[in-house]
Amino acid sequence: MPGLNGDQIRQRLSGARLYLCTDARRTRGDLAEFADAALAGGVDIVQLRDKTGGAPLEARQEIEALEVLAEACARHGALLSVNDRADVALAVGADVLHLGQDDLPVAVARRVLGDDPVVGRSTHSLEQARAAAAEPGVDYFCVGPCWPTPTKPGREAPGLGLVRSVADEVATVRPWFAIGGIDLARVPEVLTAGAERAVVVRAITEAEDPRAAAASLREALTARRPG
Ligand SMILES: Cc1ncc(COP(=O)(O)OP(=O)(O)O)c(N)n1
Ligand SMILES: Cc1nc(C(=O)O)sc1CCOP(=O)(O)O
Ligand SMILES: [Mg+2]
Repeated sequence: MPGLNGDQIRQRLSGARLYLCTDARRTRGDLAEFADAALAGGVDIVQLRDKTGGAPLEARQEIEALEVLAEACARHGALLSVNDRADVALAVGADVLHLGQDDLPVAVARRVLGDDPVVGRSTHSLEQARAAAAEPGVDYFCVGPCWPTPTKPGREAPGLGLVRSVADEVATVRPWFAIGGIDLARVPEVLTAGAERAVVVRAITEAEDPRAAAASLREALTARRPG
């Protein structure tokens, strides 16, 4: 099946509310089944991010897991995201490449990828968010961690104060997502702080029923902003 073009990817990104980062589920069940459940619940973007304990994924395992996720995303009309690696994103025809502050410069990633895939940036301060909102080649950015999280050990949390500042002070037409420690109970606070989109890991990967967890998060994110 041919992939989406840049306009189609950007259109889907702009409607996206719920972004999931998942490991390859090497030690806990079937990745395709998990991805189908999360996507059926309403996840818009799925990223493979396998950094939790043990040996890192080998290249072959990473590609295999991404191929599983690519098929699941195609079945559900969702976007496939690759973390950190422009070469891997190109190899699997990903829709999205996500880059942190210490990863590849965006201009270098664009040389590898061309214009079509969207590129996202992590930000942890107002200054970084302003830069991401203005940097050529960046399509969206993430703001966090909103709460300290074991999924990103050692990363100090700027908290919801940063989300409030970004919502109030960063002039951007680029979509942006709150990230870090977000679960269903915390979504109302995230919305009140001014975000409209969220990235989650454990709230879905550790849920007993990933479909129900994703559906509840999606519903909460699209509910009217509290207050
Ligand atoms: C969607 C999304 N947002 C943030 C991150 C974190 O990126 P980074 O700071 O580069 O940390 P690692 O995930 O690479 O450990 C992300 N991966 N995805
Ligand atoms: C991968 C990642 N990046 C962050 C950032 O702030 O850039 S926070 C984070 C982990 C989010 O995991 P959970 O939803 O389990 O708390
Ligand atoms: Mg990274």
